[in-house]
Amino acid sequence: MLLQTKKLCKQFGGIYALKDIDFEIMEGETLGLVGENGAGKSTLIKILTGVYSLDSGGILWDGKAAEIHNPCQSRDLGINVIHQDRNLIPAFSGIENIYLGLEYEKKAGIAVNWAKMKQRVEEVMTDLGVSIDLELPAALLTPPQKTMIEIVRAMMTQCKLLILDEPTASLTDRESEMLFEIIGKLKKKGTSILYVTHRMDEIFRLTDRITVFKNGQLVNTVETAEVNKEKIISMMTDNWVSEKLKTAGEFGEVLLNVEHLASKDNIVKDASFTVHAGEILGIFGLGGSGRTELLECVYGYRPVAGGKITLEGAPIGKPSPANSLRKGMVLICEDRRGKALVGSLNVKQNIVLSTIDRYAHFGVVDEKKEISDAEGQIDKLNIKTEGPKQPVLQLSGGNQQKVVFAKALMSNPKVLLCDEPSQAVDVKTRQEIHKLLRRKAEEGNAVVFVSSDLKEVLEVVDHVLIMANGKTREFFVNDGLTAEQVLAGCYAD
Ligand SMILES: Nc1ncnc2c1ncn2[C@@H]1O[C@H](COP(=O)(O)OP(=O)(O)OP(=O)(O)O)[C@@H](O)[C@H]1O
Repeated sequence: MLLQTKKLCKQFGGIYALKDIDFEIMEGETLGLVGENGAGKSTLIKILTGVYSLDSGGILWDGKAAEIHNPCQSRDLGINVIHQDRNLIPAFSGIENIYLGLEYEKKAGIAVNWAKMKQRVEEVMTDLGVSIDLELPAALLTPPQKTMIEIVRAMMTQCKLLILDEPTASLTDRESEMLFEIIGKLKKKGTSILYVTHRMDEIFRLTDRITVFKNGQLVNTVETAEVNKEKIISMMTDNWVSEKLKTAGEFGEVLLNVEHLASKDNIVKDASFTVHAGEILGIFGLGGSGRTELLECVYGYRPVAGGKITLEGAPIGKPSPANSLRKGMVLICEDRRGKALVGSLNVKQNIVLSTIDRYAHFGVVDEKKEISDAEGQIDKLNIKTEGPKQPVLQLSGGNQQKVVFAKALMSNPKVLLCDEPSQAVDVKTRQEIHKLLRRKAEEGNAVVFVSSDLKEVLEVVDHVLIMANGKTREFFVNDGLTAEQVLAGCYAD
């Protein structure tokens, strides 16, 4: 046994985030950890990596009692983690990021020996079969390259347990495959892996055993080969029934029309599409295709160089977020921490952020109304929180994502631009989000849906528009459409 916890407990504000957890991970095994949003998975990871201290209980490492009071102690044991929200310093190069927290190699005891450091990193990269330009700042790396940098960083020291927390959240299928190959290599080397995700397919593909958390408690640990997806979901969730969404047949007037849009940075080169009332349009492309950037241009985050956007028949001159919001278009964006939430504010303040002028009368904010509206959204979206005044960053990742959604819904948008709206949310919430988007469409609104998960796109949308290399391409009606057809469209020249 590599790691064992005994009756581990952690409370926040008197509420158990983890209660009496007896958790185990064997040497060389890949263990999946699953549970609904807020079940306690990240809290366990934070305790194992020395970010949080435990309230009671103990940890055994290699059979001996271990003290983990800070991240260094955890790393010294051989525990490394790759987080959902990748932890790289954007302005630092690959090599600087990899050496974060490690001692720099020195020349003659004083000058930094960059050549030797690079050589060490390259040895690890060769071993893992990855290749990345180490001189580039992290800000310019793609999501999978950032993940690779983190894995290389983990492997620079002796890593006995690698924890991967939602590692494929913003990776395309192809990029995920690259990651799975690396996981396979690590497994062969005997590294234990704790794999945390809401994506059931990955859990079943990669793991030897699965541990299920529910409401801060460990429900069970089972052999992956002996269970199926339904069984696992029923252990995690009360009364969950998988429902197939119906796509719409008929659409109303054009709500959003985009013609030959190009971004100033030339990532979006030539994009055109139309969305009608009642329609969910999926835009699918491989990593780097420009799908996120396209939504950002339409919404007004990213400067445009040319093209035309028409919303409900009226041209939008220069797109800006304020203008889009005023005219009934919202963006639910991929970058939860960076763009969608204000970390220093509480749940309520975030929910009402873009509709704040509704609550101000002659300079006085009607806080009661703010709270009751925020509570309405908390209820509707089943956001797990102590209440509207809880700091938003104290919520679990999936519940933060629901706050992003709540904020968008507050403005009663006619057009919803959604970029990875269900990332990091659990199976049940994911279905709720899909149903909600369909309901919004049925009420006469238009939805643009971007996800790196092609299966999800095919489950949700009426039409699929392919995007590659900054340009929109083939358009498909989602009627018997297969993943192969869509992918063929992505790779075609
Ligand atoms: N610093 C904190 N202060 C207060 N409450 C917290 C804090 N960190 C976590 N919690 C609470 O502990 C509970 C468990 O959260 P945790 O982040 O561990 O869930 P999770 O299983 O990782 O969820 P997700 O799948 O959404 O990431 C949640 O109710 C969360 O709000």
